[in-house]
Amino acid sequence: MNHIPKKYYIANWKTYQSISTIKRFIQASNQEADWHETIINSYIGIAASYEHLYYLHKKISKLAMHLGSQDCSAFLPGAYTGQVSIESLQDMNISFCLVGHSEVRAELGQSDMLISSKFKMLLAANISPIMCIGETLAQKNDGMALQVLYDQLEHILNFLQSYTGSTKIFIAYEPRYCIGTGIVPSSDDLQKVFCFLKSLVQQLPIAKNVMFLYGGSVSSKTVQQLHDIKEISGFLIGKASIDFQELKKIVQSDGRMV
Ligand SMILES: O=C(CO)COP(=O)(O)O
Repeated sequence: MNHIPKKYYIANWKTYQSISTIKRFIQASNQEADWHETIINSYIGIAASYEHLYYLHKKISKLAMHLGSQDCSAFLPGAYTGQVSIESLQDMNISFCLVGHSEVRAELGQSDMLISSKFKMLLAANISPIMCIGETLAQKNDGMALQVLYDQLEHILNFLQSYTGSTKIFIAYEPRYCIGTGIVPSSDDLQKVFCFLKSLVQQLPIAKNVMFLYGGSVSSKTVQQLHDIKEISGFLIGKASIDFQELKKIVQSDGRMV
């Protein structure tokens, strides 16, 4: 039997959406009679802003999509003003949560240590963490890309040496210079990075539950070349994912999967 691997398409809506644009997205999806056919063998997730999770969690199963968060608190519920605890995210039935997105690292100054705490707490709650890593252009040009990626992963790799749970784990490689720029790395660069990442996880007890995603300027125009990298199990899609038709084209782009 021909086993077709599942492909993951995770929409990171950042703060692009409002309730009215989300309603338009849902209306557009309702008008697509072939949507359910399109997504056979695909997992479609939406990483929404906190304030939209409650609205979306009531709609998401009809959309045949999964719901996730863009971040979470590293604290248990308590006196933590402005934080959103994993427990409250569980009330929204989220399936996954981004951690360490480069925008969060850059704008909120989150450390690798803090990010790894969130990662562990998500696993304890059976929510799939999507661990985002990526180098800057200067780091790439200095030949430091793989070292930077390793440093960002080190805490969680140490933790995963003794983790035996069955929750799926995602590592999303998002080079900083590719986010929102229309640039995607060359196939050679991607091959090098994903082979390196795979080599880091292959000795872990849960290696088979670790999926690799690529993010950074994924669109219906760029996605075709990305399908050729066999280590990539799916995509983390920013701006292009807020338009339902564009998201659909991206999902349909991998003719082998539908
Ligand atoms: O940051 C990203 C996904 O997490 C990528 O954003 P863009 O797809 O808009 O480049």
